[in-house]
Amino acid sequence: MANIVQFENVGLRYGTGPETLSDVSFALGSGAFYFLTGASGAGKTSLLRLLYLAQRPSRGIIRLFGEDTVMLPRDRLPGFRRRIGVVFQDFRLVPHLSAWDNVALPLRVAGVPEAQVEQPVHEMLAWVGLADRARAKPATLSGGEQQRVAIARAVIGRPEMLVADEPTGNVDPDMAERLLHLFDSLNRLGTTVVVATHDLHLLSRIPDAIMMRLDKGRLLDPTGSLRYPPPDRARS
Ligand SMILES: Nc1ncnc2c1ncn2[C@@H]1O[C@H](COP(=O)(O)OP(=O)(O)OP(=O)(O)O)[C@@H](O)[C@H]1O
Repeated sequence: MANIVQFENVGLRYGTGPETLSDVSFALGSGAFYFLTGASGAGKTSLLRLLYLAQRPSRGIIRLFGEDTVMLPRDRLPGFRRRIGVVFQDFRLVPHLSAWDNVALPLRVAGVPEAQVEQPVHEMLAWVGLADRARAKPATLSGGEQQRVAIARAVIGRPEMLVADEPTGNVDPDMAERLLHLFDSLNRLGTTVVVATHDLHLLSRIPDAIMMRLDKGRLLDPTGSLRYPPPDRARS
């Protein structure tokens, strides 16, 4: 299994504070499913922000899709980001656009002809159970509904990698299960999936997912000692 991501001794420091992430090294295999866990403040969101290139590390090397991204010129960032679907913890829906138009956004930005936008948006909204809320603006949706729009938007372009920060934090257990099933289906089609979560119940739902655990900015192995997570457990 080829690696889609490689972190080597990555450190992240905000301003002049202590390091939020220290000596983080791991590889993500293309097509695998990863859960990132850790206590509140352990650095999960920070690590994901490095992954989807919203943040540059203070030190270390980050390779994405086979290229060193740390020195990547700014004008190449959008091309990389288009290959990654992101579900933000705070959703980040465009407030003046309807649920439909938020979900359509990645396809329109990618220049997909309008005639080919309708069907996938319709299917995606139905899949997350929001077909009847298609015309609603984000402010009129509940937190869980906004989260589902954010998920539909992140996966509609069939990204090579999906990065989701607490994607089931605002939904009931049935919907959490359904959303996880959506991630699993996407993963089985070849998308590498990284889900940060506090929800330990979710972890058992994808038995062959690989666990990554952060503790105070450092990666632990499943026994609790410091180690790289195993990169070689491809899904069959
Ligand atoms: N922009 C920032 N500026 C300064 N400090 C930050 C910034 N973002 C995060 N931090 C700090 O970095 C640490 C890790 O935060 P992060 O959000 O990555 O943790 P987390 O594991 O995702 O937490 P949670 O589960 O509560 O979302 C925290 O101490 C946080 O206060």
